[in-house]
Amino acid sequence: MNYFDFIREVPDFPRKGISFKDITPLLQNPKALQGAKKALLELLKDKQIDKVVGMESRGFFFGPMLAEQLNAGFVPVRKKGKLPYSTISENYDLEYGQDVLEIHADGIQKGDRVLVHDDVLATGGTASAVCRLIERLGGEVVQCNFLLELQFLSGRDKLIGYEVASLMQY
Ligand SMILES: O=P(O)(O)OC[C@H]1O[C@H](OP(=O)(O)OP(=O)(O)O)[C@H](O)[C@@H]1O
Ligand SMILES: Nc1ncnc2[nH]cnc12
Repeated sequence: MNYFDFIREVPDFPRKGISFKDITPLLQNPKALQGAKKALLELLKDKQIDKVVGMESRGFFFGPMLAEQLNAGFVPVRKKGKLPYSTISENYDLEYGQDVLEIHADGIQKGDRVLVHDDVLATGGTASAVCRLIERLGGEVVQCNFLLELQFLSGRDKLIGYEVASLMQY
């Protein structure tokens, strides 16, 4: 399946000069949705995983589906002030801004093998902040996987030392 057919490029969103990669056409199509889920699991090549960590908000679409398939738990990373219990936090920069991400302090146990999932790898600011959160709690990041990667923004440079995989590269 050519997943690129299901990505809509929206110019000047959310800011002038940004070409936004909209994954909602892929989510709306049952065959593309099932195919993309399967293909993301194949990127992982049967590695054993205890927790899938997905980041707000577009990491929440596939993250729980992957966790269910992997017999793993799902742990949300959210933007500041949204998680109700004790949290740890990291500041980060992304393609069009900066923010703070948080995870529940009991979301990861020491030694947990973790898959990090998000829809888009752009500058890598979001994913690298998530890896720092996981490691501060004693988890091991086994892979960071993404539906699509904007290679011209060199996100992998912020993820050196981690296994990084994506279904589509722009
Ligand atoms: O590699 P980076 O430059 O860090 O950018 C990637 C991040 O940007 C988008 O999220 P956004 O913060 O727009 O939030 P949303 O998922 O709630 O739309 C995307 O879903 C990734 O999480
Ligand atoms: N260009 C882009 N499209 C969609 N999500 C993004 N996150 C960061 N940059 C993005």
